[in-house]
Amino acid sequence: MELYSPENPVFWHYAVTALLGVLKVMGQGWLTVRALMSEKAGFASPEDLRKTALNPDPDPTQLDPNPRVERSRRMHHNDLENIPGFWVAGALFVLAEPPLWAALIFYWGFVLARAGHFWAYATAQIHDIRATFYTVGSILVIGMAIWTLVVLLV
Ligand SMILES: N[C@@H](CCC(=O)N[C@@H](CS)C(=O)NCC(=O)O)C(=O)O
Repeated sequence: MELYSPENPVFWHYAVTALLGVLKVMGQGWLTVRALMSEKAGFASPEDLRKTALNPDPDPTQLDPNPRVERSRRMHHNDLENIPGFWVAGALFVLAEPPLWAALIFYWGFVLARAGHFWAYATAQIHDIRATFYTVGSILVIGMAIWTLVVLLV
């Protein structure tokens, strides 16, 4: 069986969870756009104050930071610090030919951890809750990287 084929259940689960990560990263950008459009504030660049169909009534205060927009940007930034590592480590983990149960824990555990991180950040839960979800996701990515390195090097 080809390792990188949908017939390999490990790769199948990687593909599905990696694509969920793509949707999360892309979707978070759109959540920022939605916040910008509904708040009409938090714009990033001076040219965003030019009068256009999307901003018919520009106002200099629109360049002031807006808490909702900034939160969405921080969430997007955090995704970009974590999800690309999952894409790379998760894809190479297939080479380690892990048992399916392990792949399920690493792949779906990461998805659940990032979903929890999204919920905790979006609803302004206390720091330690958000940090717990972050830590679980991060450890799973680090775990896949170490597991794969050991298989490749030892
Ligand atoms: N760049 C992150 C690195 C550490 C991290 O990702 N921490 C998690 C748990 S506290 C987090 O949600 N950080 C908030 C953020 O990145 O906006 C930071 O400065 O906080």
